[in-house]
Parts: sequence; structure tokens; C-alpha cells
Amino acid sequence: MPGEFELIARHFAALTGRRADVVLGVGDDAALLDLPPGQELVATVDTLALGVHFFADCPPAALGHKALAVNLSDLAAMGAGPAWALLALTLPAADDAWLARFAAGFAALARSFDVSLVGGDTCRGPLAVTITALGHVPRGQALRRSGARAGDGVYVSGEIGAAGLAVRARRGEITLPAALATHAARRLDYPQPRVALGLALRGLASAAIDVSDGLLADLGHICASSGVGARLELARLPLPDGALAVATRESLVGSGDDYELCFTVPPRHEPALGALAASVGCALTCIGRIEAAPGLWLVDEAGQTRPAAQGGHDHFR
Ligand SMILES: Nc1ncnc2c1ncn2[C@@H]1O[C@H](COP(=O)(O)OP(=O)(O)O)[C@@H](O)[C@H]1O
Ligand SMILES: Cc1ncc(C[n+]2csc(CCOP(=O)(O)OP(=O)(O)O)c2C)c(N)n1
Ligand SMILES: [Mg+2]
Repeated sequence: MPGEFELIARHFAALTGRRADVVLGVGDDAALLDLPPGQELVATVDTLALGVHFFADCPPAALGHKALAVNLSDLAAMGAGPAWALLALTLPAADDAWLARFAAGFAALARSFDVSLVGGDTCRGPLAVTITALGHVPRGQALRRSGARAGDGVYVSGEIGAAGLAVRARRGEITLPAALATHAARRLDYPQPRVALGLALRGLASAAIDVSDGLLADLGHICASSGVGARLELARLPLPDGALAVATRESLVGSGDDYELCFTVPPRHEPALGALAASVGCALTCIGRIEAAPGLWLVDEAGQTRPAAQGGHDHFR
């Protein structure tokens, strides 16, 4: 069985990439990174824990992909370009074949965004993956949760709800038709961080967040940070084909794991979004509007308005 340092050399030393801004990467007590002049460092960390964030049968390559993707999604929501990552792994055993597949999933996504692995930590214990992602943004241009204003349009990228359907299907709570099951499993296991969209929204969006806990809950975070409310039109939600045969719109906006961007746009910038959607290659749907009074309201298909129920993922509720 390989030892700790052998494992690192075998599986992770090769993921360090070739960025010129890595002065010193894996192998010393800490990494040395060269932040370009005029840029602010953007730093985020998220953990994926077995049984909480992924099922025991999650393919190792998917875990490697997703652990990095959820962090790149946070950088995207800040309008930051990703650059570096640190990987903290807690493993029940030194399983070479498992690690090779995990590393391949991580590497494919890292390479596609030119992210260098510059450090990490490896220890024994219940399976969990923690990644710190670092990127940068021109000084003062980051997208925050706090900038939404009354009258701004509320938008979401891509579609919402498929990953939550996959979670419920894997728990045996629902049965999905074959095409939707395949699509949903792919969305849960291989989320694609909206990096290009985040970069393009700088200077256009007034606020942004990535959808991890559920669209409604995450829009709620924008509203709370911005001191505003929002009205959401359920009929406008971009949902996967066939989703309404197996779930309600309310459950789809509460399930999470979507890793799309939810963002607000002042009316003067909304006309630019059509061309932007085409250039970044994903749908951008207006799903509602920001209001001055705090509170989240849902407008149903019949045009009736009601307060949104508290929902979304909460680790301790
Ligand atoms: N243990 C912690 N110590 C310090 N800050 C934390 C901790 N846990 C979460 N945060 C911070 O609280 C905020 C909300 O966290 P979270 O809901 O996990 O955000 P996200 O959905 O973007 O990952 C973030 O700014 C995050 O950095
Ligand atoms: C086994 C399993 N159960 C439940 C879920 C659903 N789920 C777990 S955590 C979570 C929310 C996102 O995780 P969190 O740690 O809150 O990420 P953050 O908001 O910090 O990015 C969701 C929707 C899942 N993906 N896998
Ligand atoms: Mg987090």
C-alpha cells in the first residue's frame, strides 16, 4: 500500500499545471503566488462530505470534478477568473485505483479553466474533500450579493431543478423516466461552473450568487444582503423537460445543487443580455423582479401572488 507522500507524488504532483504566476507550488510548506497588479485576490472554500454532499456510489471522477466545480462556481458568482486551488483530502484508505480516477476528474476540469493545484493536505478519516479556490478580479469590479436594487430584473442561467430530482431519485423517493434520469444524474455529478458568464456580468449585474442551496434560498441571500425583496414568477422558471410530471415548481426551486448563477440586472443593462447569452453559450432567463420592500413573493401560473415558504438546503435544520 502506498504511503502518504508517495500518493501525493503519484496522483497530485501532475496536477500542478503550468501557470507562470505560480512562484512555488506543491512541495514546500506553502505556495507562493504572484497576483497580477491591479487585481484583488478572490478566495473561497467548500467541503463535500460523504452522505451529506454525495452518495457512496458517486463515481470517484465525478467527485474530483464536483469538488472543484462547486468552488469555481463561487468564483464565477464573484465575477472572478479562477487561477489556483488547494486540495484537502480525508480518505478512509490509500486506494490507488480510486485516487487515480478522482485525480482524473479533478484534472480534466482544472485543465479546462487553466487552474493549477498549488497545495493541499492528505489525511486518514471519513471520506471528505475540501477545496480552496483562488482567483482574481480587477480592483473594485467583483460581483457581490449586496448590490440589488428595486426594479432590477432577476435572472438565472441554464436550468433549475434537475440535480435535486437526481438526489430524490437516488434516495428512492421518486422514479424518473429514463432520459430525465440520465440528464439529472449528469447535472448532479458533473455541474459546469458558469465562469465565462461570471466574467461577462462584471459591469452589468448589480448582484450575483451561485445556486447551491436552492434558487429561492439563494435569491433570499441576495435580498437579505441588499436590503430588498423580490417577486418570482413560477411560470417563467427554466426547468428540465419532463420535470413537472414528477415535481412541483416550488420543490424544484428549493432543492439546490444546480450551480447556476442567479443575478440581478438594472433595467438599463437588460437589453445587453440577449447577446451575452449567445456569447457565453447558456440560456439567461428573467424570472422576476426586485422590490423595495423586504420579502420573497411567488406569482403562480394563475397570476396569484403568495409569500414564498422558507426552504432550501440548511445543514442544521
Ligand atoms: N466556518 C466558517 N468560518 C468563517 N466563515 C464562514 C464559515 N462558514 C461559512 N462562512 C462564510 O459564510 C458565508 C456563507 O457561506 P456559504 O453559505 O457556505 O456560502 P457559499 O454558498 O457561497 O459557499 C461565506 O462568506 C463563507 O465564507
Ligand atoms: C447524499 C446527498 N444528499 C443531499 C444532497 C443535496 N445537498 C447536499 S448539500 C446541499 C447544499 C449545498 O451544500 P453546501 O455545503 O450548503 O454548499 P455551499 O452553499 O456552502 O456552497 C444540497 C442541495 C446531495 N447532493 N447529496
Ligand atoms: Mg460554502
